[in-house]
Amino acid sequence: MTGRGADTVIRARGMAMSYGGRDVLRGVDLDIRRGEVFALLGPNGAGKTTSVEILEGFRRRSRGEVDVLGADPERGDDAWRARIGLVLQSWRDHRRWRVAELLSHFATYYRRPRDPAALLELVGLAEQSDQQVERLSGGQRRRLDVALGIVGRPELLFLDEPTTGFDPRARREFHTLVERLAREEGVTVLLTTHDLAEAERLADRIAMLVGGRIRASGTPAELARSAAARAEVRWTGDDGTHHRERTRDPSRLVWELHRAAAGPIADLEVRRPTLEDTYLHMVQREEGGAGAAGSGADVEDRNGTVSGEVSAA
Ligand SMILES: Nc1ncnc2c1ncn2[C@@H]1O[C@H](COP(=O)(O)OP(=O)(O)OP(=O)(O)O)[C@@H](O)[C@H]1O
Repeated sequence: MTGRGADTVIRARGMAMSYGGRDVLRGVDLDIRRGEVFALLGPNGAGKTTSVEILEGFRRRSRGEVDVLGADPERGDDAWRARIGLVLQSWRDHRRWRVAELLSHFATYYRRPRDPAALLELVGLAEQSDQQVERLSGGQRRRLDVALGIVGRPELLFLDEPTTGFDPRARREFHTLVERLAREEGVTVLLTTHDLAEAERLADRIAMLVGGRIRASGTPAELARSAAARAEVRWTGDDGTHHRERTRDPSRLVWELHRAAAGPIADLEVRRPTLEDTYLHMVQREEGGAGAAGSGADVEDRNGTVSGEVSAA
């Protein structure tokens, strides 16, 4: 494949997938660099898992060129597979195993595995090491899935909705773990998630998969700042009414408010567009219907400004 840089770990061009004549992926292009955490976002049924499975070599694509760690995943051999970490729901087949036993067993498959005890510590399962897998809670099982995915020290880790079912503390610990893997060990991570805060926190870059194509990509800040969404300025008038206005130029609006006001402006607040604003805007536009993004969609109106009284937020 031409143009592939040495530090490109995943490259896809025109990756397409049809199930029974129904196009799910319509030509996806991806470039994921070594050591970055890359999040793939998209609504239910967008094709995120399909994309991940193609890149993992579990699913045969319909069309397009794909290169993962220098090989076509459809032809990846055992040596190639050993460089990749998958977070599968492996515990399903190993219910009666004890946690440490299972991890030690999986470690024997690899040439340079992590120490199982240290790994249990790392994923917060040290206390459960003698527990049978079937007795773990949902969140603990997911941690075990992650431990099994990284026991072989993969260069590239696929995490398909890894924190589903995690409580807030487990989620935070998991985020710390992913950050450590990426920053300290240089692991490349491809993550799918519906949690935009998770994507924003973890990802160096994000791609939004909607309607079978990547519709936007960039750093979380770039996407949040993209032309799709506008800042919102809120304030309370002298007569006590609440106002909000959306604008591309919040500092000008605030300046104008100050100029017009006799004194301080009550409850003045400037809210920059968030990643969620951009995401919902994109999904709503792509799916082409009002309401597609839900009533909370905070997206730009036709004229770019929304003004009016609102109830106090
Ligand atoms: N083996 C299959 N056979 C037929 N259709 C499939 C198959 N696997 C997935 N699909 C369909 O392809 C589309 C994309 O599914 P996929 O699981 O890749 O989406 P997703 O973005 O991961 O969704 P979610 O966010 O709900 O997990 C869906 O409409 C799904 O029903």
